[in-house]
Amino acid sequence: MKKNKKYISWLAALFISMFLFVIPVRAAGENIHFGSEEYQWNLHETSPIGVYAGAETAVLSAEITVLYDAEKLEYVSGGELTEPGKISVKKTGTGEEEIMEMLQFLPKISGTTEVTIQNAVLATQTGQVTVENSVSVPVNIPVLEGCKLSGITIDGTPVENFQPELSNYEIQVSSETEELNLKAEPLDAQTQVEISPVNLQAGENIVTITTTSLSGDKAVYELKVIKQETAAQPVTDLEKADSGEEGLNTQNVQETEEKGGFALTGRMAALFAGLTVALILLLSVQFLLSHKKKMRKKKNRKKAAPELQVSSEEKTENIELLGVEEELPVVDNREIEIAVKHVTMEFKKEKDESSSIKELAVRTLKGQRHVEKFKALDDVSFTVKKGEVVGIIGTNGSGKSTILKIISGVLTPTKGTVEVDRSKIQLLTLGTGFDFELTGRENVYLNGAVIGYTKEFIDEKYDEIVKFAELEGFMEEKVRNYSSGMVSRLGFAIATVRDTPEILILDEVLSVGDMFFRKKSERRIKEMMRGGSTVLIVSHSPSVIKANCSKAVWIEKGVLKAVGRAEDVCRAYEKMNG
Ligand SMILES: Nc1ncnc2c1ncn2[C@@H]1O[C@H](COP(=O)(O)OP(=O)(O)OP(=O)(O)O)[C@@H](O)[C@H]1O
Repeated sequence: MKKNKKYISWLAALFISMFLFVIPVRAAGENIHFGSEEYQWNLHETSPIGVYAGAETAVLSAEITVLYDAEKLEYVSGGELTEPGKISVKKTGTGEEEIMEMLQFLPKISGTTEVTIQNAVLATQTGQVTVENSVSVPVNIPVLEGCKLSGITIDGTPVENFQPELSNYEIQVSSETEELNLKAEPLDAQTQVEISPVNLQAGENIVTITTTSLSGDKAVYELKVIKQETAAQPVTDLEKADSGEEGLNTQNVQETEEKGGFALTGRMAALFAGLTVALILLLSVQFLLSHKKKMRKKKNRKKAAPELQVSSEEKTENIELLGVEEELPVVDNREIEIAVKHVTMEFKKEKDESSSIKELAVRTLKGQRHVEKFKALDDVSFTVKKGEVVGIIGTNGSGKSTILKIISGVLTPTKGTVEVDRSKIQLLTLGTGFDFELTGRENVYLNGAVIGYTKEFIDEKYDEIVKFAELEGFMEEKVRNYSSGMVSRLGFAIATVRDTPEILILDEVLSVGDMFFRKKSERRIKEMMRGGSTVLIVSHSPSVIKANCSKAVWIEKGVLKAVGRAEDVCRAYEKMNG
């Protein structure tokens, strides 16, 4: 009986080994990826994209093949153009297990597109490795003014939550719809609009609407039209689509899900390979040495490194929208870190503007200047609890920066109070302290000094800053040649390199730049959250608030409109401003 068991063990080991050799399984250390899960670029602005290839041991050299849509993007630099739409990146390693290259593209047409790493051939210390599973990243190029549509209708029903600058929509039509009666209205009557013909089939159909501005700029709006298989639904699901998860306006949702699925498959393959190898070892050792205890120890070595979960406590606190002035009592025993109580801020504004400095001087001397007061904030109250990440949203000039300045002590309110320990606060604003005529390196020192770092501190942290911003190879270039995303990344890297503050206040720091930077900074913010920081984020962008915050405060024209779960507040904000 004992002998039979050993036989079975051997056979199992043999079978699994054959399986492993016959079916290629991607090992955990071999991978290709982009620096970000999504990129946002601007038309006619050269934009960078980080391409990576890694192995389990040091990479001696790599050849990475990258594909892109030559209709929408123009290749600028970073590799070798083998044919339109295909780039070969050849790079020698630096002793690291990963190789990175920055490619630069110039978007030619607004809309969405994607860049793909087709494969990578890596020379490593242990031999040649080919990574063949391709990876794509979506790139979004907002639609420029002259190309914008004001709306799209299907059978007279407008696509809900349509935003002129966003170009990707998904809609559903019933199985009975034979023809797509689609109309697209340009914002500017002189914009030309061309709709691709569509032969509506059950399932997924892609319709493109190409717009051309007077100056010749082009944009492509893409509609994924899903025709249902069965005849159960009414003509469209448009009216239901207010959550952004179904119906017409699920922009980019599909790509994100696909990417999530891919990442999972990659990890699962690596896990499967790891488990199988461990099993072979286990069985072989059992048969040959009968060292059961030692075996068990090995088995236990198969770790399950749990991913650290960011606490996303979404308390159902005061979700009343539109007109909430006071917070309701909350079942949450975390202590209050910031209490804004009935804050009003009045500024003075010149009533009739003088047409010249001379006139202004004369009026001032004569005491004839007409100055009126206006309220930038009017009786605003809310609280932020310890460890909470709260977003402040509102349109331009609504008072967001003013409330941050009051909280951080830069301004004193006309009425009301803020209870907070200001020694714990670090306020981050970008765009200040950069000299575009200096190099990236010089700006690290300049910007660091503006924030208050010593030269010794910057010397110590310099490499960390450059690595985080992923600007290796660009630091001796003048910042004038950087894209806006690169500047943002550098600014954020400098500003957040110091130890995690207890209260971090970010003013529009996450809304600028490309998605590459955004994802990285989001990850750093999440690290801060894990470290227990209380974070306050100001942004125009609901997606930034939704991605980072559990709670949101909406201020409009100085008045508190809503306080509540980030998702609910942002939905109301989008409805109002959409
Ligand atoms: N020091 C000041 N003196 C006079 N008016 C000011 C001052 N600071 C801000 N304001 C005015 O107060 C209002 C609110 O400005 P604030 O910068 O807080 O808005 P915001 O929501 O941050 O805007 P944005 O999103 O455009 O940055 C605006 O009308 C602005 O012009």
